[in-house]
Amino acid sequence: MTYYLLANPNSGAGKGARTLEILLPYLEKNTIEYKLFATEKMGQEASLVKQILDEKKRGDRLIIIGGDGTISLVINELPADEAFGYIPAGSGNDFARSLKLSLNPIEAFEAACSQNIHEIYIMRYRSRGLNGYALNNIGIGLDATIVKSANKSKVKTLLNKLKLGSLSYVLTALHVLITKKPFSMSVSTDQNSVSKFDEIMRTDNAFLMTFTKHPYFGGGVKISPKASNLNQEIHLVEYDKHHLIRTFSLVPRVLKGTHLEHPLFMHKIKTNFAVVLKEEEPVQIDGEIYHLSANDELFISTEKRKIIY
Ligand SMILES: Nc1ncnc2c1ncn2[C@@H]1O[C@H](COP(=O)(O)OP(=O)(O)OP(=O)(O)O)[C@@H](O)[C@H]1O
Repeated sequence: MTYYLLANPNSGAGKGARTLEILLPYLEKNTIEYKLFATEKMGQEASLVKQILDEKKRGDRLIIIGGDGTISLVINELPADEAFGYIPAGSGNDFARSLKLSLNPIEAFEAACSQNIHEIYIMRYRSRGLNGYALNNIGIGLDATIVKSANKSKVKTLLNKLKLGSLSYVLTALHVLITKKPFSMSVSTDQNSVSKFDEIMRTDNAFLMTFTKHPYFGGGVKISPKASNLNQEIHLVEYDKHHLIRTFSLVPRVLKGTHLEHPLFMHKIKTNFAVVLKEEEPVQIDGEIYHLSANDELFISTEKRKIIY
């Protein structure tokens, strides 16, 4: 058996490269056959997946090495029945946390070599402008704007160099919390899967709106503590824009994972959703930034995938 390693050396500010520095000598020492396909720049995942699928024989195994963004981009290119292993090497590692995968490269590799194939559910999303799969969350509004602003912040580059990446994130989050404007949206669901969608939420004051397939977002925050990728349910957590002091007073509850008991948080659990916005908003899909245009209805449902651990 050959292990096809698809790795992002840049993930987790170099954790991907450090993972390879640990894993490759281990594979050599144990004469384990492998082929390494490492991305050299952003956006190479799709072409590397294609090369691997062209070359890989039955019985060979694909192992993805990287953060949440890497595994998400790779999943988008894989056929549904292609089982894969995963060695987490990101900064947030929310997907790995959701399945309690080991963050130790050798332990994660050994788990990925096992015969334990697990079925998980991921989100399928489609609209006129967006189409793909998400393993973690689809966020519209606050979280998407924070990710977008953090990515383009000049301060981030400087603070990252000083190994203060988290501080840059907190500063950006604070700035967005203060300045972000609310947006108008409506959400519906097809209760009986008969293509008849009923409206379940509408507001002109939406601030945070996150669809999630497991508890975590933003590197370990439990946005919906009871969500699980082992069932079909998608959790929607919504919070309207309120006075800043009120919003700040709820932050400790969010960090403790008890916020959903508070009446200002809307929480819906369904197997499908459709969402429409009045105006364009940034959308974060597993930490990558896209945009959802006004009136472009976004449908979200689930599909099964196979992961080995
Ligand atoms: N060699 C590379 N150099 C720079 N960027 C890369 C490279 N390879 C992939 N990318 C980009 O990195 C992003 C994915 O990074 P990833 O999310 O895995 O790491 P992370 O952000 O550190 O982890 P996490 O999301 O768990 O916090 C994608 O946008 C991808 O296209």
